[in-house]
Amino acid sequence: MRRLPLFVFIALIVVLPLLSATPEFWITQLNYIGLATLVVVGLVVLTGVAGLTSFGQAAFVGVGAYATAYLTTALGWSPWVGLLVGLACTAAIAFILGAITLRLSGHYLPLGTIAWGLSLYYLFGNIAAFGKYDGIAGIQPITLFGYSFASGRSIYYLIWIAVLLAVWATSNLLTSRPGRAIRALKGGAGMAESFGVNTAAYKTIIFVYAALLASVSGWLYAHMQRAVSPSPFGLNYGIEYLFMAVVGGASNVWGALLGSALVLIIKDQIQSWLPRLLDSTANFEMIVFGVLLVVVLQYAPGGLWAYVSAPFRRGAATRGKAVAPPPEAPALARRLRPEPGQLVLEVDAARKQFGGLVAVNDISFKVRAGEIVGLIGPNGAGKSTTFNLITGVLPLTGGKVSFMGGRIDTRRARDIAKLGVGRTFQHVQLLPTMTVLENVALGAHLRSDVSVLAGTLRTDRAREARLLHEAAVQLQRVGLGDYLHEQAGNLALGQQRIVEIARALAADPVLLLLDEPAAGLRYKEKQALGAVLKQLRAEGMSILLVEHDMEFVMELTNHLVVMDFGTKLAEGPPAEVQNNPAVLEAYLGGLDDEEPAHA
Ligand SMILES: Nc1ncnc2c1ncn2[C@@H]1O[C@H](COP(=O)(O)OP(=O)(O)OP(=O)(O)O)[C@@H](O)[C@H]1O
Repeated sequence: MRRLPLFVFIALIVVLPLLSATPEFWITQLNYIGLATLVVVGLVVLTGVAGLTSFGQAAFVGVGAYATAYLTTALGWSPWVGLLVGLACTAAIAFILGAITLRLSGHYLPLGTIAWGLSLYYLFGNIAAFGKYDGIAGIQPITLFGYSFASGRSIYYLIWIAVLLAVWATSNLLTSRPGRAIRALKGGAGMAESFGVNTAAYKTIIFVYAALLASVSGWLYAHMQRAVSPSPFGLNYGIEYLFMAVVGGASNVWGALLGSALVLIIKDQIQSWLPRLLDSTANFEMIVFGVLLVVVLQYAPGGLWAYVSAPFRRGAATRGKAVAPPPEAPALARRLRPEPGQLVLEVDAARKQFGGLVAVNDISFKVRAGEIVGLIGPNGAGKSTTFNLITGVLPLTGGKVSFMGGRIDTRRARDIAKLGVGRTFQHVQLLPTMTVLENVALGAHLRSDVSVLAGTLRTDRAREARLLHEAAVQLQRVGLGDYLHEQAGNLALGQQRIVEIARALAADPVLLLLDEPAAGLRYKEKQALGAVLKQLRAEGMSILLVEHDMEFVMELTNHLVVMDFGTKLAEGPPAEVQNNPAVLEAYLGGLDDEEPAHA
């Protein structure tokens, strides 16, 4: 949200309860909207941004609520201790549940969240100390320095301070180094890991983060209602929170507020108007509500926040803020480079079998510092598989791969990236809704150490500025300096390939693996790309290049390795290889005896 609308919104939130004309009902409604927003902000990170669908958030609200309810009623402890214990219990439970369920993929993950959502609900209802299904009553209000937050109008401020803090912290997180890694989770673990992102750790962190926000909501709820019972923490509420996230716009924190407000207000209005319209007290409201939801999902699948925020975004673009490059910042530290000619990569009898298919058949070759090696061959020859063996995406069936003298074939993709191996992908793997600059900054993930806490508290700004500056420098280097703030998905395919090269360069690699970088480029763009690669080689970079454009390959490479059906056909300088009869046979299906070889 831009500054002015944000200030107006905060001013409204502050002033509303102070006006005696504000009906009590509005305050109650706003309290519930605030409580739901806290939960839904967590879901925005978890589901909207990272793509991990959870139906079980209501159960974490329950953990926060029951912890404080029990401690304050049975043991007479302060609600503030109840909050801390509730958060600790939630973190522990979420960590354990996350460790079990986050390994699941596809539709098994949402099913897993339903399973533990139900389990916790029944647990609350069956513990005698928690009053079974009757719950716990007589919870004391929250007090601070003698001030009691007993009335709806007073706890309102606590709730909305919590909401604004959650929105602020989450917005900070999502625009930081760890935030980019979290956003990359949706693009598939393989891409993120190849830039050093520990995807399993980030999944667990955001799972716990979302659960903690739900727990705070539960704490506030328990002290607002002064009673808890299992029903508000059941699966139907878990589903409702997810609806709120989707209706508002699951990828934006302000969408959480919009979605919560819309769902709660519409539900309430339907409940009060429908019986009058239909002249019946039968429970039709859920049907009408369901139909409305389907309509929203049909016509605004990205949520309604995009429509609400569109005028502000246009305003920012016309003021020029959205096109300025990031400010200058000290350059990031660079790794030591090998001497020209030093052995960088050694692939030694690498083998990969997929069942009975030998995709890579005992392939050996070397890449030295300051050299561009071309890996060529017809479709299905095994080039991309060889790339995946080198970068740790696929395990070898046999042979070994060494980088800078050490074996890397037993290492994970993110550890190989850390050593200085950068790559692009045959099928472009950018995050389309992130800007070009942010996509490239993700490449520099390992060159900074900003933690989730630092990102959330916004103490990372100096380090973030260095990352963004580095990303901008790399984009200018590859000729995309005019597209820094463009959404990556809006670029032409050829340009997206160049963005991938800039992203790989942002990692400060020693070895660059480029998978068909010239595919989809126009002649002039190819020439510009060739110039960039030559410049990189002159700076001592080693490049392994898979490419089908033979003119591009012949012009650029020092050495060629030719594959066919997984086997190495030939190897040597380009001029030599292009006259090799076996290579011509593989590419052209054989030559006429009369035809000169150079044809
Ligand atoms: N995960 C996989 N499971 C089974 N077979 C695979 C897998 N990945 C690749 N293959 C097979 O391995 C062979 C080599 O594929 P690869 O993608 O490495 O070839 P390529 O030389 O990169 O081809 P192209 O130029 O078309 O990209 C192909 O027959 C392909 O079908």
